[in-house]
Amino acid sequence: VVNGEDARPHSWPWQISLQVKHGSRFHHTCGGTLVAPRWVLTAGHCIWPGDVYRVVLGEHDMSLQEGSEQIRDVLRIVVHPGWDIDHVADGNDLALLKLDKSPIMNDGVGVACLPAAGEILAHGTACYISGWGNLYTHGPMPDKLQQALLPVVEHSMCSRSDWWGHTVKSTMVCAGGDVISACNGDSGGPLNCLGQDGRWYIQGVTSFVSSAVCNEVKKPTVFTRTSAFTEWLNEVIQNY
Ligand SMILES: CC(C)[C@H](NC(=O)C(F)(F)F)C(=O)N[C@@H](C)C(=O)Nc1ccc(C(F)(F)F)cc1
Repeated sequence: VVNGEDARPHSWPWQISLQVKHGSRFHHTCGGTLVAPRWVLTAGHCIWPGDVYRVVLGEHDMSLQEGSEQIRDVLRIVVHPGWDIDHVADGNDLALLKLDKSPIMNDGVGVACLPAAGEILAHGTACYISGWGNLYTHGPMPDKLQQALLPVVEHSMCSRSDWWGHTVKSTMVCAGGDVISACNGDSGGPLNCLGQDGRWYIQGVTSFVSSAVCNEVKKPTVFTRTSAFTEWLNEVIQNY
C-alpha cells in the first residue's frame, strides 16, 4: 500500500498472507481474505501452476513471532475459469483456496462478509484497502500490515478515456485515484467496506494498478467486484 499507515494489530482479522515456497522457505506473495472457515479468497493472478502455497492467519508484523499466527496448508485451489493472465483486462481475477483445516477463530482470526449479488457502491463510499504490498513502486515490503482509506470511484468516472478507459469492466470496482494505492504484494487482498449493519464487507479483491507507477493519478486501484461473482463463490464454497 502506497501512502497508507500501520493497521492496528488484528483489526482486519480476515486478512491473510498467501506464501509461496521457494526452495525450503516460504515468502509472502499475495494477500487474501478468509471468507469461510476453510476458504480463502485471493486473486487468480497470484496462483502459478506447480507452486506450493501456505496461508498465514493472525499475522501482523512479518518480522516477529507474535503468538497470534496460525499457519494452514492449502488443500485445493480453484481459479475462476474465466481468468487468463494474458487478458488481465477481461477480469475474473479470482481464486478460492481450501485450507487443510479451519483456523481457530479468535480476536486475531475471523471471517469477513461477502456482499449481496449485484451490490454496487455509490461514488465516494469510504472503504479501506489492507495489505503487506510494497510501500511504493519498486519499494520495500513493510513488516507491519498497512491500511489506507480509499474512496470508491464509480464506473462512469473510472472508465473515462484519461482514467482506465475500456480496460475497466463492470465486473470490477475502482477505488482511490490519487496518491494512495495498492502496490505489488497487495494483490488478492480485500477492499473492506463498512455495511449499514456495522459489519465489514469484502467488496473487492485487489487486482491491478498502473503498470507505470502504483499510485498513478487518475489510475485508481482496480479490484475484482465480489458482488459480480456471488453465484460462483457460493457454488465453490458449498460444493468443493
Ligand atoms: C496485475 C498484477 C501483475 C499487479 N497487481 C498489483 O500490483 C495489485 F496489487 F494492484 F494487485 C499489477 O497491477 N502490476 C502492474 C505492474 C501491472 O502489470 N499492471 C497492469 C495494469 C493493467 C493491465 C491491463 F491493461 F492489461 F489490464 C495489465 C497490467
